[in-house]
Amino acid sequence: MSMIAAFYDNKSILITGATGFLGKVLMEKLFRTSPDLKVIYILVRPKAGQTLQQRVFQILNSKLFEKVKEVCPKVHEKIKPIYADLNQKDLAISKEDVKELLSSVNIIFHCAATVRFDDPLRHAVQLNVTATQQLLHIASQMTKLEAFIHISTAYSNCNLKHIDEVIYPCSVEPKKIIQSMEWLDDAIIDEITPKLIAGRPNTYTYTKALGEMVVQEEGSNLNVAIIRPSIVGATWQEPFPGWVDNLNGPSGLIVAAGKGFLRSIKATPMAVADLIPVDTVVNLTLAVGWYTAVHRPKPTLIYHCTSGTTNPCNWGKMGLQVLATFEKAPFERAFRRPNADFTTNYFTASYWNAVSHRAPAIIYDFYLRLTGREPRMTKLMNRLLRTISMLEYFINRSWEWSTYNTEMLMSELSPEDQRVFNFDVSQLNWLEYIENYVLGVKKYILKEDMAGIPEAKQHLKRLRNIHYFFNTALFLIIWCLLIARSQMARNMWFFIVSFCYKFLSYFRASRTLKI
Ligand SMILES: CCCCCCCCCCCCCCCCCCCCCC(=O)SCCNC(=O)CCNC(=O)[C@H](O)C(C)(C)COP(=O)(O)OP(=O)(O)OC[C@H]1O[C@@H](n2cnc3c(N)ncnc32)[C@H](O)[C@@H]1OP(=O)(O)O
Ligand SMILES: NC(=O)C1=CN([C@@H]2O[C@H](COP(=O)(O)OP(=O)(O)OC[C@H]3O[C@@H](n4cnc5c(N)ncnc54)[C@H](OP(=O)(O)O)[C@@H]3O)[C@@H](O)[C@H]2O)C=CC1
Repeated sequence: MSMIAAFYDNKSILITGATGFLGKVLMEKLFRTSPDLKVIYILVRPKAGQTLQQRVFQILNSKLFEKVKEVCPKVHEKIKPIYADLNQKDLAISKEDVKELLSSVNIIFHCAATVRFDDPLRHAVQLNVTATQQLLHIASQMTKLEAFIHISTAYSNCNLKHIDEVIYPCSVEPKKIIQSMEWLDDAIIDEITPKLIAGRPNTYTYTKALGEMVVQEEGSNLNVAIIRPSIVGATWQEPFPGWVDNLNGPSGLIVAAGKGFLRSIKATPMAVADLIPVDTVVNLTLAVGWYTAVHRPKPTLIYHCTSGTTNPCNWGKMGLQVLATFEKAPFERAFRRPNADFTTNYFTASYWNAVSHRAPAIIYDFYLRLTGREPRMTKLMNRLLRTISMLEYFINRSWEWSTYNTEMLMSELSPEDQRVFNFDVSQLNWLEYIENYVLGVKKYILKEDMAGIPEAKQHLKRLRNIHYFFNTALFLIIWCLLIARSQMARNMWFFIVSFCYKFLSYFRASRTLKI
């Protein structure tokens, strides 16, 4: 019997960010392994014209939850959506709902965040710092609370090369940052942002670091723990391999590469690709919830959930395996044939951007205009290149994260818990994982049917022929222009033609002799 699974039986659990990538997998695993849990409260906001109930219904009816429905048929009754908006004061939770949460919640998993790299500091502080502070304030009044688990990121201190499982203080205290956001205007905030984030590439990593400080300071009277995952990717094993449903991290780039939009990237092939499967993060999170509630470790423990120390993979290897999977199962209606050129040189990268990305987009838009359609490729390409420029920081560096606490926790688990809540990535086979990841992107993000693979392969063949035809035509045009203008080019051309002629004559003569 799993001790961790039994621990969550009969518990009331509060999850923020349950509609996100990590939150959904966390809920799924909880329901599947502890179907006798009492209730899961989730803080949700209405979105894209959907009410809270509709959002929950959509999640529960997705493929991710198929197994849950078998194990826990009453799952609909055990999930309670609570209206909340982390952008608003006191999270906009109604008084009645707060009252219910205060009297019943046993465990909190705080996953909600803005993960955008381009968020203005004010918004990122509101979501990742102020909302965390307000949630801690509510948590501190909960009478039955046993543990508060905060999800941060391994990159909260990406300004350092070696990162230990400790909190590194930021130069300005979070409280002061929160206060200053109340009276500073946007223009001034934009001006001071680069100075505040000092050494970090974006407001996301900075505000996640501030969020950790808030958890440490304001959660001192609670049982808190912080989990720092690296780049969270598709599921490795559970509930099935390759599940992914958003475009963050590598997923968006896999789409862009598979569809032939992205063919080269400024990335260091030998840099560690510190991916971590989402189900591994969830297993660690649930184990940490149990350990924090039962053992109440002091001081606050931080757990790194990374792969680079135990089982490193690099971007070069990942790129090759992604391409190999495209060969087996290409994405449908690709714009160009997939390719993955990794370059570390700024000038080579700019050259390939112009030749492989911008030029084809301009030509395609020209074709769209000629055929009376609205041009869109240049706009899409600009957006993609902007996205790439924001990810470049992470694919040209390697970090080392110590994992003492994570290893300690593993040693505390029973053999059964080590199996059910496995977070040992040394067992992960990267080639298999990446292949399943790419197939998952095809199936669950692009919603492409595997039956369409032969047609997709045919399409790629057509693209290859167009590519050869286009290159030959381009070469001939340039060459003819050169011949018209340069004596040297003309001489070279005559030399090559006469050389080919002589070679063919020799070849023909030797064949005649043989006969
Ligand atoms: C040569 C090729 C090689 C190929 C081989 C390929 C594999 C090998 C290489 C792999 C290298 C992996 C590197 C990962 C590094 C991650 C490091 C993370 C470290 C920290 C980890 C964390 O701790 S934290 C979580 C990470 N946090 C994010 O990862 C958010 C980032 N991201 C944004 O911060 C915003 O994304 C940003 C960018 C502002 C744009 O913002 P933006 O406004 O321009 O665009 P949006 O994202 O809003 O998307 C607007 C609309 O475009 C749609 N769309 C978006 N991408 C699309 C796409 N690729 N194809 C089709 N459609 C797409 C989308 O569905 C929207 O559609 P709609 O408008 O209809 O809703
Ligand atoms: N994905 C990754 O690679 C990594 C993620 N992390 C961390 O893991 C956690 C979860 O990330 P992930 O699941 O990938 O992110 P997602 O963007 O998929 O999910 C974010 C969640 O936060 C919710 N949220 C955002 N804004 C608000 C708001 N104003 N009010 C209420 N809810 C809100 C979203 O709700 P809604 O659906 O309504 O938008 C969603 O449920 C985050 O803390 C992130 O920092 C850490 C390392 C890597």
